[in-house]
Amino acid sequence: MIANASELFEQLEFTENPLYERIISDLLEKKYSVVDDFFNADEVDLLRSTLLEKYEEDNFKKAAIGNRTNEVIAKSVRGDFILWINEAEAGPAENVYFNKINSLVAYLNRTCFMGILHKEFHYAVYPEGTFYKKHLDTFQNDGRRKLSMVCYLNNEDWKPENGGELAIYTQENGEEKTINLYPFPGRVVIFESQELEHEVKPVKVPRLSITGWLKTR
Ligand SMILES: O=C(O)CCC(=O)C(=O)O
Ligand SMILES: [Fe+2]
Repeated sequence: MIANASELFEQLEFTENPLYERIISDLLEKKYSVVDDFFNADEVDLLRSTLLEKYEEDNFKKAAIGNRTNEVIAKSVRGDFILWINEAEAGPAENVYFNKINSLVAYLNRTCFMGILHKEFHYAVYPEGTFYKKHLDTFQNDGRRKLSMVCYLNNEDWKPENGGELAIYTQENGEEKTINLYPFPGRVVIFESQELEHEVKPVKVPRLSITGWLKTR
């Protein structure tokens, strides 16, 4: 079948994207990448107010561990509340979100043959005093999870005394290393789901985010 004109142009006109190239080289080099201002202040505002609206409507569930048939709510492991996002029912905020994610996914598939065919994302709220103990994102028995992505949605700049760091445990030259990342608004952290253990340190003020996974078939 002959592709329509816009598809054809898309295939011919490939422009290198410096940000995506940086993410790719970070992932190859250290298995994670941190992008500040992946979403700008207006986009964060829109996403945060949408999250809060849904949170106030009481749509969120206590997050569980395990997969859907093997779900346990373990408060000693994680204390966040989540709401899965259905892309087919995306509103204006989720459209902003998925437009950016889909553009990154298309680039990864095109330049690195990553074969990302599925995505799953949820909003998350960590109320005061909650955390998520050290884990690997594939303990949900889902080997298709390739990349984990977290995007932070708090409104003011996050202060160190708020806690809630994402701690990533990694190896550098054979030595254990912990990378502590504060959940600054608009920041996105991407890492290899099957490779890097990580945890969310206890939070002192509510911590808002979208977490998701890019999956192979
Ligand atoms: O919110 C974060 O920084 C990480 C969340 C996480 O590890 C998860 O939901 O699996
Ligand atoms: Fe995780």
